[in-house]
Amino acid sequence: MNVSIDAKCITPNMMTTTTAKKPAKAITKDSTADTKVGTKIFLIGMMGAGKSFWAEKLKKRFKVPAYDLDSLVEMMEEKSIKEIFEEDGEEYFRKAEAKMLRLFSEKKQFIVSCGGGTACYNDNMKWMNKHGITIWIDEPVEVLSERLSKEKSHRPLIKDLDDEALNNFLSSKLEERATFYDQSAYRLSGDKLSETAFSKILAGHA
Ligand SMILES: Nc1ncnc2c1ncn2[C@@H]1O[C@H](COP(=O)(O)OP(=O)(O)OP(=O)(O)O)[C@@H](O)[C@H]1O
Ligand SMILES: O=C(O)C1=C[C@@H](O)[C@@H](O)[C@H](O)C1
Ligand SMILES: [Mg+2]
Repeated sequence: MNVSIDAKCITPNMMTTTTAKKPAKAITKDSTADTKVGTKIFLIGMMGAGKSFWAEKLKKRFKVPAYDLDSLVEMMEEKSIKEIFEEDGEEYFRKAEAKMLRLFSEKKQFIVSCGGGTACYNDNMKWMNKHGITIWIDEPVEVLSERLSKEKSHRPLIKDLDDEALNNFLSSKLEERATFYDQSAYRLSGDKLSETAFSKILAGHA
């Protein structure tokens, strides 16, 4: 199946960390829910950080189309992420993900919730920084573990892990990936991770 992000079949409704030392970049302007947003946002960070969760929230608040990269890949491949990993392998998934990401060069306004690994493969971080604003949603491993222990089955990298193994996996993955996430334009964590903080960033780029 050929998927275009402009195709009618993919609507904005199809929506489907940390520790690092980088401070959130300066947020200067104030904003309201009525802020006119003319911008291109990529939400990055570990699985379970809340990229899809926040994209859905921000879509409603700012009336900006939101897209979930994992869901778009699933539609393009007509398989679940789990099936793609099992049948085609992770490398195939990473290529499909990078290809789908690049379709956003044609779009004027969007919020994309990336997959957890998107930032770390195929020069995607460089590409996203060139074509939009990257925001790292940075939740601590304890929060990720707690959330993901209930939602493992459709996440192939963690589906067979018990709670202790999940915790260890997340800690080492985060350490490995932080260098990519750290290339983001903004990082939101702790009490900076709020709708107000997102608003300020979006307003600053309106
Ligand atoms: N700030 C939050 N408050 C409450 N629940 C949250 C919050 N952020 C995320 N969640 C919940 O945690 C779970 C994981 O969040 P979500 O699916 O958005 O993560 P993700 O970053 O998109 O992960 P993935 O990389 O696997 O796609 C979901 O059930 C979501 O509703
Ligand atoms: O962290 C990861 O590598 C992944 C996160 C998910 O969003 C999916 O993209 C997939 O399960 C891989
Ligand atoms: Mg997601």
